[in-house]
Amino acid sequence: MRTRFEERTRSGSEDRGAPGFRSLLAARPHLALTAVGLAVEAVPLARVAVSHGTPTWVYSAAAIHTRYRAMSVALAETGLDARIHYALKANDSLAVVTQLARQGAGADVVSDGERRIARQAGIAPRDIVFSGVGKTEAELRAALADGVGQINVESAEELAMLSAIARGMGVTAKVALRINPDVDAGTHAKITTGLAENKFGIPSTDALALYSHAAALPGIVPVGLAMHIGSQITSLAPFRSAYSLLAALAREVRSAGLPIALLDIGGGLGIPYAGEEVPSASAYAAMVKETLGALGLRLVVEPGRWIVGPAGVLLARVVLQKQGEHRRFVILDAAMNDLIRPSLYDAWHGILPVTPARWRAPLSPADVVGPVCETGDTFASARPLPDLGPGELVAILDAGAYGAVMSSTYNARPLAAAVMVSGTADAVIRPRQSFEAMRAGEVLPPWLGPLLPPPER
Ligand SMILES: Cc1ncc(COP(=O)(O)O)c(C=O)c1O
Ligand SMILES: N[C@@H](CCCC[NH3+])C(=O)O
Repeated sequence: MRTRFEERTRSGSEDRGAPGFRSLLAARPHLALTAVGLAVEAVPLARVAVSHGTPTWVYSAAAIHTRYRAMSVALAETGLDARIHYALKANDSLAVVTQLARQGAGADVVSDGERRIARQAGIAPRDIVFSGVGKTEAELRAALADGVGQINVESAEELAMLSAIARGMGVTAKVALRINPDVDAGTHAKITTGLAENKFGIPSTDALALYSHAAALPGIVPVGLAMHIGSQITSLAPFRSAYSLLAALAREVRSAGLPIALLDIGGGLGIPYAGEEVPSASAYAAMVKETLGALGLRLVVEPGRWIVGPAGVLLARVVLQKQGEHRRFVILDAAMNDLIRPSLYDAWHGILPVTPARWRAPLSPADVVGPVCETGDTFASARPLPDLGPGELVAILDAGAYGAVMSSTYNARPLAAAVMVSGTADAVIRPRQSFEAMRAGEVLPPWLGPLLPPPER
């Protein structure tokens, strides 16, 4: 059975219901079609391609700024004491995280690497939440040594491990217990996290006993409860069920005379990749207030995709257009190793031609693919597109979240460059990886001896 996420985002054999170029553009205020083609803010993508090559991630600083602000204003207007802890997993670029830190964001991190990036970006340890179902002892030690403000514990086993580490270090860990509410988030099966069968969190029926156990453990101070039910959630209903349960559990904790200061309500709010109706930040905030406001607790909110997803495009060049026996293939220089979402989740991403003339040309179905040796290396199937010959540029939309962070060097393809745009300015925030950097650290085992000089041609 297909989930609602798949029904809405799957490209299918004939991509008829796809929004047109103009409606995709209209919904993305940081993009514009100018006389010299598609632009991110006031920087033409053709110029980015000439200066920095392709494939390249291009992020709009204004879009990130506006979206962060929209979410924080929506929360503030409800009168809730809520703080955004940006989920670095969505996009851990130093430039992106630093911009958000300067806007006042805290961080949600899931590894020691992400914690270090948050720290480099100027986020104070007290403003960092450390989540994750399998934090290692070394990661927990490093977080405690740094003074991380909240550690979300996901099992009784992890609680015992953390208590032993903290006690040994002579410090106290501030802990939120992550509850698995067993709620169907209505999203893709691979990114739902709040079902009882998923690996995340502890069952709600164990919450009170474990909370009270935590309060008695050395080295642990329980400060609250946490939930995160999944990602790309496009309806408020699953959040409402989960947060209602969270409110009931918080009341139980209070009634038992245990201290509770905060609720971490996770991230997960979806974005309209294909013109779907999604709740606004204000509607989300109003629902949070309705379900949790009466408790008067501090709230931690962990959005990732909502803040940065729409703010980025993957700029790619057409290598060639190939007429197959049954289908037209537009083969790009970007591939599944760059943006894996379509291959992994059948995710639908808008694809816009960069050249203005192509916006007026007749459309016919094309499969947009990369050069990687896998049939799954497909960005779109039967997508209505104009003729796109060698050298044409296209922008793959909404690639700001779970794009560059999920890239690999599969097929020995170096990581793409990343550029940030602000108004008329553009700056490289990650240079294209060189062959040498991609292979750095590769050595032979001693029994193969030294690398021989390459044979004569
Ligand atoms: C614990 C936690 N918080 C926050 C997020 C961010 O999710 P999203 O990007 O959907 O807002 C995730 C990823 O789904 C997560 O696992
Ligand atoms: N990687 C997923 C989101 C996972 C969220 C992680 N908790 C995506 O691209 O949609």
